[in-house]
Amino acid sequence: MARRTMSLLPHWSSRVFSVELNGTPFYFSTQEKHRGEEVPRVFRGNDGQCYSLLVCSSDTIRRAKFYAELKDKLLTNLPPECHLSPMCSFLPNIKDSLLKGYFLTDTSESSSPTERLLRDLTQRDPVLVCSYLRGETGGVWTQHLWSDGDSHTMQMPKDYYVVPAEAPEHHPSTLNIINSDVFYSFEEAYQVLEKCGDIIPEARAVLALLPSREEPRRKPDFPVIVIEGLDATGKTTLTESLRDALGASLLRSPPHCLSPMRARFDREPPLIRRAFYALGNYITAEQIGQEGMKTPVIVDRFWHSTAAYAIATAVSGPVCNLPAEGSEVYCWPSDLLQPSLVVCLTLDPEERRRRLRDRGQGKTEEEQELDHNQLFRLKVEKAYQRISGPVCVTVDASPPADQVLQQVLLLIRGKCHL
Ligand SMILES: Nc1ncnc2c1ncn2[C@@H]1O[C@H](COP(=O)(O)OP(=O)(O)OP(=O)(O)O)[C@@H](O)[C@H]1O
Ligand SMILES: Nc1ccn([C@@H]2O[C@H](COP(=O)(O)O)[C@@H](O)[C@H]2O)c(=O)n1
Repeated sequence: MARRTMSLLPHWSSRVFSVELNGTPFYFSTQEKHRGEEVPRVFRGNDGQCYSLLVCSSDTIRRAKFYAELKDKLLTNLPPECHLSPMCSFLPNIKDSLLKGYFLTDTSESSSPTERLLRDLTQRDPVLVCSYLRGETGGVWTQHLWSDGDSHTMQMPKDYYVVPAEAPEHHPSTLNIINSDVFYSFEEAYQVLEKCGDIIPEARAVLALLPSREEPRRKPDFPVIVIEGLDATGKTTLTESLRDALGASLLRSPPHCLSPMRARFDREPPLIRRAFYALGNYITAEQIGQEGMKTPVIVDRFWHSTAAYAIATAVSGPVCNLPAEGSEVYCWPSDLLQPSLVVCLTLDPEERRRRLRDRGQGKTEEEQELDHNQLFRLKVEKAYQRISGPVCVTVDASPPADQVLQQVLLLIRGKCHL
């Protein structure tokens, strides 16, 4: 812990902290010398004791696992007078600098039980704790970074004063997307599952199914058409009709061979879950390579789904927080087969809900989120549009199924010379 703390110290005063209250972020930073400015709202009119907890470990798997567990741990063990808000700390616009955690206010009579719990956490777990003290004149707050589990004998060289900070140009939740939420090569995703082998037996099973990377892949002789879109936009209906109409092979990502492991990875934190789906695309690509030598290939979901859902989940807040068009976050992995055409089905939200209701199937957590969270849906669609690489054409999927089929067949014949 001490080493972890020390490695952060050189950058400590450059770090910005963001606390989310009712979905709105408040930014503050710390300075060695107080400038006498008004403190951010999180510190105003609040008589409770405040703490920040930031998950911090150079072991990315441990960090991801612990962050996922931390909220439950806190909610189970903290006194009921404690309130948790999501928070993070980052170096403005610096990639990979994001630390995620929680801001805690404790209004209970005695802060001892909370401090005992936090002290235990700093001793056992990869977490940095800061406490905040109000100055005697009221408006001024100082931040104290705890040293190894001891809240009272802090080894910080100086007091750090809390001062308001400007919102950064790039939303903090975008800083760690690369290789935490989206993987841009086989190797990067592979390494994540390889490190999980000891704690997740299914990771080994996935690794055993992966294609070898030694031989260079030949481009398929026949066109490869990927059908994308949110759930219930009609991908299954359309892909099956296209298969029949074109005498094509129909594949999907994740491929069928990963079905037995999928539920397990859906329960894992984003780092591990997204690496699983990323690797699924490489298995599907291998299958495309084989089938595409014999017939046209239709693929139900591929890289667009992996990247767009991951980006939309990682980026909190409104659509404008997404990385701008042209960002490297939307790049196609250089080692992944590019389809000849991607067709992205869109549907009016009301019609999509009607189709979901009519289908009456159980929904995954993420699908329920899509249903309830219009913002998330908009972010997935926007990310879909921004992904670069193969030609991607958006098609309105609200007409009857046979009309959608005819429209997509026209597109395919025009773009793929079939
Ligand atoms: N063009 C259409 N008009 C009306 N209903 C449609 C149309 N296309 C599909 N449906 C119906 O909408 C429902 C969802 O379609 P489908 O299962 O093909 O979507 P999907 O995109 O594959 O969904 P998911 O990604 O969740 O598997 C089904 O009940 C299907 O019969
Ligand atoms: N290539 C893919 C395919 C899917 N996902 C993730 O799965 C969910 C949607 O899949 P459905 O089978 O329910 O349509 C969605 O949560 C995606 O995150 C993916 O990442 N990559």
